[in-house]
Amino acid sequence: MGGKPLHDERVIKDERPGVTELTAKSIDSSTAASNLDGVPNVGEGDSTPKAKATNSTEAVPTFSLSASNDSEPVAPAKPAANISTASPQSAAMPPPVMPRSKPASASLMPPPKPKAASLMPPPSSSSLAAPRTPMSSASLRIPSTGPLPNRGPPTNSAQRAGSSGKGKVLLSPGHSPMDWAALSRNENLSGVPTLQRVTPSMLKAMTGRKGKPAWSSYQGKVYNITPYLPFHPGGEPELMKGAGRDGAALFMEAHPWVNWEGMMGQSCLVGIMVSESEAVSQLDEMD
Ligand code: HEM
Repeated sequence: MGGKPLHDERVIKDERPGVTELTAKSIDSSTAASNLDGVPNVGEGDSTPKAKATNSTEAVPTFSLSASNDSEPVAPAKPAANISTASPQSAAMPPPVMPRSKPASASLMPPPKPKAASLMPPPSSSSLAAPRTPMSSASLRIPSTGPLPNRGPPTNSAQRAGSSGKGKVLLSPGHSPMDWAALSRNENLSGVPTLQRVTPSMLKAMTGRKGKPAWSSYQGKVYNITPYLPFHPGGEPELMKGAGRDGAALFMEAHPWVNWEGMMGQSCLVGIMVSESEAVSQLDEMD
């Protein structure tokens, strides 16, 4: 029984530096059948094993431990699998790895380092540190991707609007797009009780000045843009450029992706554009 623990200790020590050489040494140093048992299994059996066949049978469990370490099939599967996986990956990794080109390469780097460190039992923690070192290089990308400083200047929409005259502005509290959506959902903001037939002369008079509302036409429909002025992300002056006229060109130039009809919808719809002659004929019909 005492021989078994000795074998186990030797095997453990041997595994770390090199499994095969250490096992061979343990076999030589061991005095009894246990060595003989290991020998026939590893290599070839001699005549001596016959006399100690009984011992060999007892030694089988001890041998199974050493064999398990070598074969890696049962208990040691986890550490062995880690080592085995690391080695093939690392071998495959080096050629494809482009350190500067892609961050993925950095992530691939960690596995190869664990190989060298794999010999050290503590290296499991060191292996974690190894991947982190390449991470530091990858971290350089984070600042680049973190365009917060770059985006910071743009977010100062007020500054842009002041400098270029175009850009988003800081909307006053209660005038966010969500607030506008809530306000325009159900209320009639057109300023007229019913849909109107609007002539070009009528539209031209609705400039938003002198107490008159600001109307703007878009694709044959006329909208009261006055209620939307404090909600306009581009600022009131920009929106006012479309007052008293067809705002389609200005609108499409500023933001063709915005859905005018969806935002102004039914709430701000004043009516439809008609020619002066049509308006006159209608008046005649009314008479
Ligand atoms: C009629 C003349 C108009 C002009 C000249 C104008 C101009 C502008 C400008 C310069 C911006 C800032 C764009 C940016 O920061 O990239 C803007 C944003 C915006 N405008 Fe207008 N606008 C007009 C009419 C309208 C109308 C009628 C609506 C609503 C139906 C509208 C809805 C918006 C929205 C939603 C944004 C934010 C766009 C975004 O965040 O991408 N605008 N506008």
